Amino acid sequence: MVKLSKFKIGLCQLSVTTEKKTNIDKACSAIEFASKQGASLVVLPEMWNCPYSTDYFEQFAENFDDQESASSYKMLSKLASQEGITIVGGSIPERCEGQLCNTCCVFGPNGDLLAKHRKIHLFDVNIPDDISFKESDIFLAGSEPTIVDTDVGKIGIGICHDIRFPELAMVYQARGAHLICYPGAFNMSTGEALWELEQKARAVDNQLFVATCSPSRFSAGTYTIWGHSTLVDPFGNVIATSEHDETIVIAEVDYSAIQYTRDSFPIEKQRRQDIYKFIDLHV
Ligand SMILES: NC(=O)CCC(=O)C(=O)O
Repeated sequence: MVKLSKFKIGLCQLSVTTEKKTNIDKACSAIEFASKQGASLVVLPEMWNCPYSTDYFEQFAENFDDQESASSYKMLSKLASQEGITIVGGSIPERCEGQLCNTCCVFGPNGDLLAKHRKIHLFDVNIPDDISFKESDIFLAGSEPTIVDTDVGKIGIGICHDIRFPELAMVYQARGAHLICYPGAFNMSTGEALWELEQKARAVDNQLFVATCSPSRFSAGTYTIWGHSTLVDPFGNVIATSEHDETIVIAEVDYSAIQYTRDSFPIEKQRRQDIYKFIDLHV
């Protein structure tokens, strides 16, 4: 049940190091800072406890059932309850039954785990003489959409490359999402052309808010990160954004913009399911 329909969100664009403890301490301070600025919802980046690099995922992974060793997970739970806020905990490498997943944990204000999203669309790319990255060499893909009921609304979760798939966002819209959070680490080859465009597209097509949170450019590893953590409203306006340096974006989310946009442009009512539902996209 939504307790707050107007609230502040904090997007913590962190610079990630090769020291896990340093990364956890930085995230902890950033969450406390955002909360002190009045944020009721704080979002962390994709891979905030670990460099976004296939060489590091295994070494930094946590088994969430082993509470003693899951130091990143424990910190998020503790901070959510200490500050009385909702945390969309970016993503960290999760060790699950002998495999690794790229996983986002969402915690509520009493520190309980509300949901766990395993990245569904793994990022495999090979642009000759440019960028090559293969998440599927390391990670097992998730198989479930994740929508979670929080004090700050119904939130759909996607991780980075998940944003490229409009179908996932449509599922969240159909299930009543107010906001989709995409922790993400776009790169220099696709970031400038696509990062903001994808966010605006998901927001406008579904008439809801989209929030993204990235690591900063100067994070460890060979993959160079685009940055630009952003909040977009249901009309496609960029409410707040950042450049590529380490920073914390604080912005206001006002869910009345959802109804206003849907009343003004009732595209849901205009949708011609009678036409598209019989179309086989493969013929
Ligand atoms: N970490 C990712 O999933 C990167 C996705 C990306 O850059 C893209 O172009 O898609």
